[in-house]
Amino acid sequence: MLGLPDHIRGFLFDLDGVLTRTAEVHAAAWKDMFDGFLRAYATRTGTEFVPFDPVAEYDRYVDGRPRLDGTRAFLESRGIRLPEGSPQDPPGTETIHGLSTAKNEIVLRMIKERGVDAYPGSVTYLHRLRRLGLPRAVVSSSANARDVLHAAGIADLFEVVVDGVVTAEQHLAGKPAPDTYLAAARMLGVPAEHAAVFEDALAGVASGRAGGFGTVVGVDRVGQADELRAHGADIVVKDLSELLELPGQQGESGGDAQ
Ligand SMILES: O=P(O)(O)OC[C@H]1O[C@@H](O)[C@H](O)[C@@H](O)[C@@H]1O
Repeated sequence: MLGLPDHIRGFLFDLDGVLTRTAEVHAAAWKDMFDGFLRAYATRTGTEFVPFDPVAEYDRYVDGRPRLDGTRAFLESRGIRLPEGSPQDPPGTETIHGLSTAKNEIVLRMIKERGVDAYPGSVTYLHRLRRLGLPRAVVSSSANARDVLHAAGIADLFEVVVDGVVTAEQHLAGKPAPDTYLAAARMLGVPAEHAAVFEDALAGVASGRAGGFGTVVGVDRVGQADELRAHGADIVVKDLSELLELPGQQGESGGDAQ
């Protein structure tokens, strides 16, 4: 079915980096926030300022995880412990919440300035699925996922959205735990073994693997195919359009309905 094994009949998509060109915006916002904090921390403690690496450290500690978990995981990797604080902490307060809120203000400003682009290959793939009547969900750690879906003009292509807001409301464990993907599969009425997970983040493919999903598709936008496979991807593509180019797809497609 559309480049995937025949038993797949439910489709679960991560958002940032899979459907929209927003993973790089998140990475830039994280760098802006962490570098501001790390510079001040280095001055105060008389230690060397080592900037946040928006590729290696972003992929390893931040990408795909809920916001607070990303802040915690990166600081822990640098041996820095901060108090949790609370959602009321002003942006930039040296707490997990305060730094996370600062990052959110930066990413929202960047998204507003730059706008949001959907990947054309992903949009074509979604239209094909919709035409075939196959159920589709977005599973994102981002609390801004609904706004991003609307800004990209693709919100109406999904029956189910499990985002950072739903994750918090339903007390679900965030990626790399499988809970958010399993919740979305349940809402679509598709057993995990008959569902495919599409992910660009290492934490995300790990989540698909842990959930026992039928297929985990790694979407490699940044040249980390081997890491995606090592963390749980069954197949890796650079773009979803590759799945439509596989032999045997023409008969199903009937052209691009966009
Ligand atoms: O801070 P938000 O918008 O709630 O998003 C949380 C995370 O959402 C994920 O989709 C992104 O890959 C991460 O970069 C981001 O940090």
